Amino acid sequence: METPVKRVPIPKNGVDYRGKIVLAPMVRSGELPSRLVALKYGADLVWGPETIDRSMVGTTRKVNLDTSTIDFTRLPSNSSRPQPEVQTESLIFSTHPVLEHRRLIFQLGTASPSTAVEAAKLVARDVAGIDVNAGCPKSFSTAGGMGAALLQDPERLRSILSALVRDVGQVYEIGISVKIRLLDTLERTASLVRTLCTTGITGLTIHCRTTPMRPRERAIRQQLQTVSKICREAGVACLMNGDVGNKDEALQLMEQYQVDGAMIATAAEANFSCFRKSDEGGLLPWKEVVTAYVTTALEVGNRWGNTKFLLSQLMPGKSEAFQRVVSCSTYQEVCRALELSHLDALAMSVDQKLGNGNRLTKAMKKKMRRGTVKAAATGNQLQVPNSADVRG
Ligand SMILES: Cc1cc2nc3c(=O)[nH]c(=O)nc-3n(C[C@H](O)[C@H](O)[C@H](O)COP(=O)(O)O)c2cc1C
Repeated sequence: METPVKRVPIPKNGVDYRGKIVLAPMVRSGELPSRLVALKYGADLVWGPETIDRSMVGTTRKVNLDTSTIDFTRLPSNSSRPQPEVQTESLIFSTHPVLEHRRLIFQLGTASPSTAVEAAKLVARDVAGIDVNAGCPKSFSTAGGMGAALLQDPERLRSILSALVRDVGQVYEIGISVKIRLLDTLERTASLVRTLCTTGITGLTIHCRTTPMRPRERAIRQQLQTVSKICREAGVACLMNGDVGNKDEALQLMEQYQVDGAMIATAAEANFSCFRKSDEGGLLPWKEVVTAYVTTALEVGNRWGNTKFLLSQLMPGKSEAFQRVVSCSTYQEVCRALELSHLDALAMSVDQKLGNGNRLTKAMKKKMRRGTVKAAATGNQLQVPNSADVRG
């Protein structure tokens, strides 16, 4: 029998998660240009990367007229180490108010209701929703009581969500949601979901893996229908996540498991055009996606290190073009390597503004340590051995 449809009212400035296929929150891979390209290819909503509440508190909101973005920046926090005389501000979060309007969900890493509220209030006017990360298994998150640690402390998670609903969701009329993982039994997952659905949230994403599961292990979907049914009875939209490869598959899985929406991470990180349905042309060749990505990254003045990391995700490691890109240390060099001469002038001005030079990105350093990319004899130039697939 069909579960009766009840709906938590959608806040005036929020969004209805039903029927949506969305870009997952991804640290590094979900920065502004990634989100804009995902939207361009048809993502209905985009989640920002997890931002820790304490790093958000103390930021200043600035309108950046060069890039038409709203930037939240701060000076590095006080540390016992001596600080340089001239300190540069760090960019903590950035949004494009026109292109992301009513389609951006800001994800918080938090373990405290009051700090979560303080951080969320800073961005509340610029986003359509605030999501709480209750699934990150990494020790930097769980050690502070955040991420997956919240799954073991439902009372704390409940109080965080209730505080956000009352002090942010209702005040700014935006949605509050949560992203969780499966617990080890259906009973425990169901009990947690029931508790969370009493807080006034409008959406819940279930990542269909348990906390100890590695990303390469197949997602398990046996608990999905129960979770979705509990959400539906409470009027909360339920999004599924885990091994959803593209929009066609998302639509089929939503039907099969009776969930309201689907969230895509790894497949999007590899090719943002996974949000195109097959009758819209489906997946595009990497060159087209990379061109769109570089263009967008330049338009919003994205940090070079982040752009270079994304290129290593979006390009096939064996391609000749990637081997040329690996040795680039500026946008101008990348435009040359990818034969994007129409972007030369823009690349030059962005390089100048960002002070891009001959630096190694963290991703390249990691690959060097793994031995898949070897440093050439001269300076920071990198060479990829011909046979190596640097995507691992
Ligand atoms: C590079 C990367 C960064 C991620 N960062 C976050 C994050 O900031 N917050 C979060 O809730 N999940 C994060 N995740 C988990 C994804 O949102 C998603 O739950 C997971 O990858 C499963 O989806 P998939 O099977 O489509 O990859 C990240 C995943 C990847 C691959």
